[in-house]
Amino acid sequence: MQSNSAAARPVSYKLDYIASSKLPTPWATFEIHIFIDRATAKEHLMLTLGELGDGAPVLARVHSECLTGDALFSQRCDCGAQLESAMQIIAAEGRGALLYLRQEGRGIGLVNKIRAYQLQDAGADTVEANEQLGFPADMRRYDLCKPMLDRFGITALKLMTNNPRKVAAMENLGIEVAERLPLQVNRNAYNENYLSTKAAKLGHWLKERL
Ligand SMILES: Nc1nc2c(ncn2[C@@H]2O[C@H](COP(=O)(O)OP(=O)(O)OP(=O)(O)O)[C@@H](O)[C@H]2O)c(=O)[nH]1
Ligand SMILES: [Zn+2]
Repeated sequence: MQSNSAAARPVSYKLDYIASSKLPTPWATFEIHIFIDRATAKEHLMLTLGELGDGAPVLARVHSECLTGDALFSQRCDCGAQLESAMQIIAAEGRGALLYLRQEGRGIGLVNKIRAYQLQDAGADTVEANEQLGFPADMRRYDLCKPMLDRFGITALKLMTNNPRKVAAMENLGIEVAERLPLQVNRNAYNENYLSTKAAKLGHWLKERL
């Protein structure tokens, strides 16, 4: 007999693990792992270093794709510097994980992010620009992190983030956030307003001065 409680059970996120290899970087040789979300056709990545499944909290970064910042050195945001810094910090610890989630532009995609930048060039802030395009301020989801973390037996994190939503999202997934480590790098003249808006409207824990 079907019980009503089945409907209330959280649906586990379906992500297929595909393959792993070594990834030498300037700071350490990580293992890189590729997953595919067949529902969205997105390819999500994870870098790992060291033994992770022993129950001790894992130093981790949950990073959202930002092509302009991560690959093209954009100074409009802090993403590229955060990515590099997180990889360096994990390398120095000799143990950790970086989840690279393909949710560009806080989930609106690259085309709409550049449209949002165009609106920001005309005076909108990062939240207003999303809203003018008909999107919420932040469309990202983090439930896909659970199967990625589960694969390596990771149950607790030392999470590098300034974003309170990420901490709450991990805890909602049953992942303990044993520690929250700030990741404030590359505040500059170009991203000053962006970072201030994130603190004021999205609740990020950001100090005005580094
Ligand atoms: N829509 C939109 N997305 C942006 C903008 N600037 C950066 N992004 C995206 O925002 C995401 C990064 O989010 P952030 O809020 O900077 O940082 P976070 O990852 O939530 O928080 P931290 O863990 O503290 O870095 C990436 O997907 C970027 O592509 C923007 O002006 N508009
Ligand atoms: Zn960025």
